[in-house]
Amino acid sequence: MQKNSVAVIGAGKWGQALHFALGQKQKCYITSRTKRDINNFVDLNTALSCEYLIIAIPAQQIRQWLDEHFEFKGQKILVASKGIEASTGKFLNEIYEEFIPSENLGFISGPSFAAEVIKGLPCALVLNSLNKQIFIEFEKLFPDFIKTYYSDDVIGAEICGAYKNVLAIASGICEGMNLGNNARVSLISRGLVEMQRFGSHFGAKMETFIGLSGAGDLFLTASSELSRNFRVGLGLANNKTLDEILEELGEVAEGVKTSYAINSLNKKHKIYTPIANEVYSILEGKNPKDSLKDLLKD
Ligand SMILES: NC(=O)C1=CN([C@@H]2O[C@H](COP(=O)(O)OP(=O)(O)OC[C@H]3O[C@@H](n4cnc5c(N)ncnc54)[C@H](OP(=O)(O)O)[C@@H]3O)[C@@H](O)[C@H]2O)C=CC1
Ligand SMILES: O=C(CO)COP(=O)(O)O
Repeated sequence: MQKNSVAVIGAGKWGQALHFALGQKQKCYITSRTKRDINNFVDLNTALSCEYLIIAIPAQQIRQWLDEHFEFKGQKILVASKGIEASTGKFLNEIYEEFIPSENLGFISGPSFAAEVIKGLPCALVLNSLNKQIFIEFEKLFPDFIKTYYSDDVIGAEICGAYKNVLAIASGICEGMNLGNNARVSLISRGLVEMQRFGSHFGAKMETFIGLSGAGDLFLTASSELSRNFRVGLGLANNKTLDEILEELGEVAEGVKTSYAINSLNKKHKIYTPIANEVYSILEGKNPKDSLKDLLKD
C-alpha cells in the first residue's frame, strides 16, 4: 500500500468534484470504469493501492463492484454515494461492512452539489464514522473551502442521504404541478418528520435530522433544479415516462431505486411514510393528482 496517497474511485459528477477538491492540498488520483482524460487518471490497481480511497459509484452498483474489483489491504475508505440497495433493502454501511471492517470506513453526508464543489465554492460536509480516527485523517485532506464536521451517527447519515433523494422527487413533482410555495414547503417539512420517523426506527439520532446531513441536504436537494432527483419529479409531473426522464438525465438519480427500497422496508417494519409511499406509487404509474388528493386527506 502507498502510504499517504489518495484516490477517488468513480469519475462521475461527484467523483470528479471530490477529485478536484482533494487535489487542492495533495496529489489525488482518480480512476473509473471508463478511461478519461483527467489529471492523475490511473488504472484501478494503482488507485486501490492508495491508503485513502473515496468511492463515488452509484449505490445499486456497489455490491457488485466490491465483489468483483475490491481487495481489502488496510485502506481507509470514505463512501460518497447516497442510496439504499433496492434488491435487499440494505443501507450502504451494511454493504460495505460485509467487505471492510467498520473501523476503516467513513461516510460523507451533507448538502453538496458537485457542480458547485468543482468550482471551489464553499460548503460544509459531515464525515461520519464509528472510528473518530478516520475523521481526523480524512479531515486533513479536504481543502480550505470545505468545512468538515464529525459524527458517529453512520446510520443516521446514510438514511438522511438516501431518503432526501426520494423527498426531492416528491418536491419536483409538487413544483411541476405548480402547487405553489406553501405546498412545497409543507411537503419538505413533513418529509423531514417522515425521514426522522423512518430513521429513528433504525436507531438514527434525532440531532442528525436537524443538521447538515438531514435538513441541510433535504432543503438543498428538494428546492433546486440542480438536483437530478428534483428534475425526475418535474418530469413525472409533466407526464414523461421514467425511461424518457432517465435517458434525458444521463446521470444517476438515486431516489428512484431508493423509493423501491424504502417501500419494502416500510412494509416490513410497518413505518408510516406517506410521502415516500406516494413517490413509489407515482413511479409505478399512479397519477400525481390522485397522490395529492390522498396526501391531503391521509
Ligand atoms: N452529483 C452530486 O452532486 C452528488 C452525488 N452524490 C452521490 O454520489 C454517487 C455518484 O453520483 P454522481 O457521480 O453524481 O453520478 P454520475 O451519474 O455522474 O456518475 C456515476 C459514475 O459511476 C460509475 N459507475 C456506474 N456504474 C458503475 C459500475 N458498475 N462500476 C463502476 N463504476 C460505475 C460511472 O463511471 P464511468 O462513467 O467511468 O462508467 C459513472 O460515471 C451517487 O450515489 C450520488 O447520489 C453525493 C453527493 C453529491
Ligand atoms: O446529493 C446531492 C447534493 O447533496 C445531489 O443530489 P442529486 O443527486 O439529486 O443531484
